[in-house]
Amino acid sequence: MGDYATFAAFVTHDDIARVSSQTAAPRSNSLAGESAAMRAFQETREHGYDYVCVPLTRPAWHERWKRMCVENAGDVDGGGEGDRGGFKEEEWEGEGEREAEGEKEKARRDQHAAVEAEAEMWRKQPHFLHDEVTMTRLDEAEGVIGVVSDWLTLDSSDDWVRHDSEIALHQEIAYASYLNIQTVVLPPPRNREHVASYARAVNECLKRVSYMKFSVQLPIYDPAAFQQKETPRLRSGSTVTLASTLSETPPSTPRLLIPGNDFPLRPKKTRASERELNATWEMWDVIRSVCDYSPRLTLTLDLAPPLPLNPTLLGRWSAEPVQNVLLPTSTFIANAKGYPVLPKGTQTFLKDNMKHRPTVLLSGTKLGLHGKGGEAAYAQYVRHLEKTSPIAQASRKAGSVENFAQGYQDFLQAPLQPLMDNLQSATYETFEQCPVKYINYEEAICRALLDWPESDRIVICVAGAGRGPLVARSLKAIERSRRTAHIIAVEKNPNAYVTLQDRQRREWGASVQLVYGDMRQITVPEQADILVSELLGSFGDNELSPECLDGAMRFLKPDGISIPSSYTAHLAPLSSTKLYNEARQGGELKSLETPYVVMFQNVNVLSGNGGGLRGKCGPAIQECWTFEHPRKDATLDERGLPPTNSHNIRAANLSFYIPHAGILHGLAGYFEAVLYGNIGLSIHPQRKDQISKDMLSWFPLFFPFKEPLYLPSNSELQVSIWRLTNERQVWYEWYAESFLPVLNVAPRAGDPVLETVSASASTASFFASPTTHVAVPSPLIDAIDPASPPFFVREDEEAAKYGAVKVGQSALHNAGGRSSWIGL
Ligand SMILES: C[S@@+](CC[C@H](N)C(=O)[O-])C[C@H]1O[C@@H](n2cnc3c(N)ncnc32)[C@H](O)[C@@H]1O
Repeated sequence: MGDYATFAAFVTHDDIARVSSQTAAPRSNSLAGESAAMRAFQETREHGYDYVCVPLTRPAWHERWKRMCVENAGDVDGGGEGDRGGFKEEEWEGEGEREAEGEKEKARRDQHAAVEAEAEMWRKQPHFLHDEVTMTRLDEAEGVIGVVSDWLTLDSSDDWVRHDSEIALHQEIAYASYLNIQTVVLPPPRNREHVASYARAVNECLKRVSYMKFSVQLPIYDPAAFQQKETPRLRSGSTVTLASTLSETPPSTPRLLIPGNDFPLRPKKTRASERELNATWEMWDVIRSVCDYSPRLTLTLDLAPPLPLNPTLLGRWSAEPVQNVLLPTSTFIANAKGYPVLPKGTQTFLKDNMKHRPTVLLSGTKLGLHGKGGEAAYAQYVRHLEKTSPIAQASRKAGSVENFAQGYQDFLQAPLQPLMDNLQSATYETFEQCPVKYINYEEAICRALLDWPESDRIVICVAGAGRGPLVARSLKAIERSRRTAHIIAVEKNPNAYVTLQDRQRREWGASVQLVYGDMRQITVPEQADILVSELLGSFGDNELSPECLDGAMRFLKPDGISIPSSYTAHLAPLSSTKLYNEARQGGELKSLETPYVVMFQNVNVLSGNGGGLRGKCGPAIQECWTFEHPRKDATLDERGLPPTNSHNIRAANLSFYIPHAGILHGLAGYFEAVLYGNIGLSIHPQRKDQISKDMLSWFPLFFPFKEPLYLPSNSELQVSIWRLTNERQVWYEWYAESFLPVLNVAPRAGDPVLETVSASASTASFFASPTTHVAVPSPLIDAIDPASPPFFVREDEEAAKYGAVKVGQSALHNAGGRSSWIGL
């Protein structure tokens, strides 16, 4: 359990200078002894910080770079068009003056050439001078998070600035690597148009330094950042290194603090549009995609902008690799007593993101912006948020899933195959730790017994008894219901069967009869009134409960009760960088076409409730299919078994509404089972707490996608999933397509016929009818949108204004069960 957050504080050049001036001895240059930087870092660590965050370079480097790469850039003639074609009439001057001008011009040209030569030398062999870097020694850099110069503009619209920024970036990274720095924070991308160039440069860094982690600083949203055309850093006299800005003004994203910069410390608006909120995330998506989802590429989320309270909009960051959160003290507000606290939206977001185990980067703690609490108050307050975060509270609670499953979060496990394999005793023991499942089973059996007509001999058959917990619960239910009943326990695992024999001798006696063998083949001494089984997987049917119970139904009287009586598989589209990276780790197709059992943590369900713009989508989490027992439509052979497994194939075609842009990395699979009456089991995220709160037995299933699929805001996702079978195996195949609703354009008179009968036009003209809202079946409409039933009532005229264009699709996954299947 322990702490979720680690802490780092920014140390500025001013901090180092202050420490240096306090000590007379100029030891900072010596290789032995403590330097001023080390003492400044040590002083910070003594306030309880795990790391210090330090700018790699000093203002002198920025000055040199500007002189070489910006101020000397441009036309060597130093002027506009007019200078090039000789002198104009009105510029005629005397001979002497002309000569003096010529001298000046020559000197200027020589100076330009000299600086250009210096710049070319630097481009050829980039290197720092001593006073241009913050740290010079290996021991200074221990426990340091390096901050790359904020003024580097890797996505500048100016080709040369971009080019020279990239050289300077590699120079800084090479130097950080020389000092063995493990993590560097990169300046935020600022220009959507050229973000691919930024991404390419970062990818190059990842290739060049194979151990280092690169963390892209990014505001959650920043409307103003996208209005900025070119960087104000080019103005002379602006000093924009992180350290200098931190020492002068309340620190925030360094970009927001550039003196003379046009954009404000905080955006004025407190509400941002969907487009604005998407913008920074979209840039991140470009960067990590170009960098091929490198696990060494992470995010430093800048929480300076005021955050909206809408959690669904911010949920997307849950699916991203947030390594650091940046909290400038200027983000804090004072509470009634004058202590620093965070605004509500930021509090909620930070608490939710404790699950990432972030490093909280605090800047400006020494500035004394808040009346009370001093320097330590900020970290203390964040610790308080950590303790009251949902993840910390849940993991402290004994018996909660989070407490039980420490260390299993986002860990991909192959689902069990209890039919093909014989489970180990330790695996049964883990199952048996979940009280909720067994309590609900006991309750269901008890109610079924009470509902069963009085008889002096009721037979309960436990099919797949394992080590016997459901036998024990059946005995308790018999006792509670005061019925007379006898139990038959069937098990095919020869090893677990020994445990059953042991328990029968020691605990159960003659009230329990044991039968060894596969329920699909054996016979039992007598038919049962109640058949109890637990052969369920995370997706309901994925451990072949339907196939096993087909065999066991022979043991059940025609009017007998099956517990469970049904189970339903559910699906939702999921985004998770972590899970995607885990699934493709092996580098084989197989691993990206296998469903996994996972306790989800850093994930985001992309779908929303509501029908979407066209009113055609279902809820956020949707039902795929259901299996019922006993089967109502059974065709059986002379042995009482189904002749084929065809009746157990299933298919679902689901339409999800995607309110906010996101990346689809896979599908989340859940199940819900009806045991008896209204007693059930559920891992459906929105229903589990009402049905089987704190049940530990099942984590959800994750169906990965081979390639991430971008889903725009307000789009629709159609997911197709199949349960398929042959004589030996059962497997799933899955596939997805995405559509973007577009406003229909009403056909104009005289438009060519082919255009006017397009699906959208015909839909529009039909729904525009003022007299009826019932659609006539149209092969065209149905062909375009297979999710629509041929007849439906459209209540929302708004929705009818939309058609849809296809924007993407996935591959068909696990075709023919080539990568994953469950053996019969
Ligand atoms: C998920 S475990 C449940 C065990 C136990 N009932 C419990 O709830 O802890 C399923 C059990 O069913 C057994 N099983 C699976 N398929 C079977 C089959 N076709 N015939 C007999 N037993 C089977 C497995 O060996 C395993 O012991």
